[in-house]
Formats: sequence, C-alpha cells, structure tokens
Amino acid sequence: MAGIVSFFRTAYRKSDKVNERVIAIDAGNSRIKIGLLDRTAPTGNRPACHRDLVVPLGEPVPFDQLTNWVKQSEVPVVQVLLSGSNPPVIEEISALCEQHHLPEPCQVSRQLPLQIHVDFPDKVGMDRLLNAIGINAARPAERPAIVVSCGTACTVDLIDGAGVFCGGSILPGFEMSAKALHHYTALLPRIPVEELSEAPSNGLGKNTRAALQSGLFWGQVGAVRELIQQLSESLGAHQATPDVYLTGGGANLLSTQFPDAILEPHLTLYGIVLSALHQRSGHP
Ligand SMILES: Nc1ncnc2c1ncn2[C@@H]1O[C@H](COP(=O)(O)OP(=O)(O)O)[C@@H](O)[C@H]1O
Ligand SMILES: CC(C)(COP(=O)(O)O)[C@@H](O)C(=O)NCCC(=O)O
Repeated sequence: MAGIVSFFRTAYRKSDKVNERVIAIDAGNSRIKIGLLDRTAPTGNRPACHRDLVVPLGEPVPFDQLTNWVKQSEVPVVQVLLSGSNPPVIEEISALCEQHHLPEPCQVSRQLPLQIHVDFPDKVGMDRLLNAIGINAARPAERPAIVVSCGTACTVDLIDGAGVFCGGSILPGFEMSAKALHHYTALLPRIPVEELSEAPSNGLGKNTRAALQSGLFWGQVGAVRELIQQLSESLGAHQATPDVYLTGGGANLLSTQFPDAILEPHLTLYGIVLSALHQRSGHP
C-alpha cells in the first residue's frame, strides 16, 4: 500500500513539467474510446485530455485522424497505450498502430497501482480496475467511491476509503438488455437505447414500446440504486458515505436519476495513463 501511495506522490512530483503526450485506447465490448492525453498529471489531478473520439466496434479506427493528432500536437506524442475489456480487439488495434506508423504501441500490464481485494484479481476486467485507478487519482482522501460503468455490461464497483478495489456487481447494460428482450421473444420489438429517455416518468407503460422503455430504463435505475445502497452498507461504520461516479456510454442517461453522482467520461483513459506511468517508473 505504501508503495502505491508513494507512486502517486512520486509520479505527480515528476509531472510538474508536462512535456509529453500519449494516445490512450480503451477497447470495450461495444465501442473503442480513444484520447490524446498528457503523459503525467499535476498533483491530485488526472492527466489532461486534449482530444477524444469513440469508434463503434466493427467500424474502422480513423488512423488518419490519430496521425493528425500526433502531427498537430504542440508536444511530442510518445506512445500509444492500450487496454480495456476486449483483449482480441486490443491485439488487433495494437498491430494496426504499428502498420500506421503511430508511436510505439504498449499494452498496460496487470502490474497496477491498485490494491485488489477479491477472490481472483487476475480475472477482474481491466476496465473495472483502470476505473478504480482513475478514481484514486483525484478522490478526496479517505472518501470511498462507487463507480457505475454503464457499458455493454453495467458494473457497479466499490473502492474503499484507502483506495482498495473491493469488488462489486456485473449486470446487463441498456443495449444488451434491449437486445435480449427482442432476441428471446417472439413479439417484443427491439428498442433503440436512444428511446430510453422517453420512458414513462411514472413507470406506467400504456403500450408495448412504452412498457419496454419503462422496464429497461427504470429497471436499470432501480438495480443501480439498490447496488449503490448495498455496497455502501458493506463498508464499515467508520468509513464515510461513498461518492458515486458514473462513466460509460449509458452514463448520461443514468445521470438523470442520480443528481449527486459525478460524470467521468474519460475515467478508463485516465486509468490507462496512470498505470502506464506506474509501470514505466519500474514499480513492481
Ligand atoms: N444514447 C444512449 N443512451 C443510453 N445508453 C447508451 C446510449 N449510447 C450508448 N449507450 C450504452 O452504452 C453502451 C456502450 O458504452 P461503452 O462504455 O462504450 O461500452 P463498452 O466499454 O462496453 O464498449 C451501449 O452498450 C449502451 O448500453
Ligand atoms: C464486466 C465486463 C464485461 C465489462 O466490460 P464492458 O461492458 O465495459 O466492455 C468486463 O469488465 C469483463 O469482461 N470482466 C471480466 C470479469 C470480471 O470483471 O470479474
């Protein structure tokens, strides 16, 4: 633990002079999130993100645009850092980066600046761990955090006041749930996620479409609310009430029902950059 705390201190001390950037790539199960970020960050902050884009899986990565980011950057772009929840896609993009003469691609290893208290740390999705690392970089001291990552799957994870990843829950995300209702039934239509903001405000669907919108939207809201409560209660009485952070493609929609939650669209990208910094500095 002391090692991790001192890593963050040392990394930030080194970072007073921000003179290099990286491209960070988070390959998910539905979309690839890409950002141009500072390689380091000032004390108590995440690395600044200067450009970002999202590519749905199956669509081509706009390598020309990434090449332009590199050319137009005021400071050198020294690496492409890759991670996420989709290892085959990470491998594929890594190879393509080399073909397109982008800076050296480098996959984030599991030697992470994070304490992980679960049964099988190596089995936890990298996205969940990277989100925790992103949170730890700017979380108020001693304040626990709950990260709701509303992606293909929705994950609700607890980080305690000492910054330890304690585990959490995995449930189907908005789109997966909508697809499943259509796929496994004879009569239910496919509801696009863009329609979920039209879910009846009292939950009372008066036709099939509205009933589906209602179930998909309020079902997810209710599940997340319940999980936040359970994870909060799992903390000892000596710990403060956790702050709730929302990230992932469904975060904006979910945020309408969680007014106190903090939106963090680039959380996984921050985790990627901070982990690579840790690994570069030779920490075990
Ligand atoms: N307009 C939207 N409204 C609600 N949910 C959305 C919307 N757009 C995307 N999503 C949700 O976000 C998910 C993709 O988010 P993302 O964080 O990129 O996932 P992943 O990391 O798994 O690729 C989709 O599967 C869908 O559930
Ligand atoms: C739960 C996930 C599918 C979420 O990935 P995402 O939907 O964000 O692409 C991913 O974190 C994963 O594959 N996890 C492995 C199992 C685990 O985290 O315990």
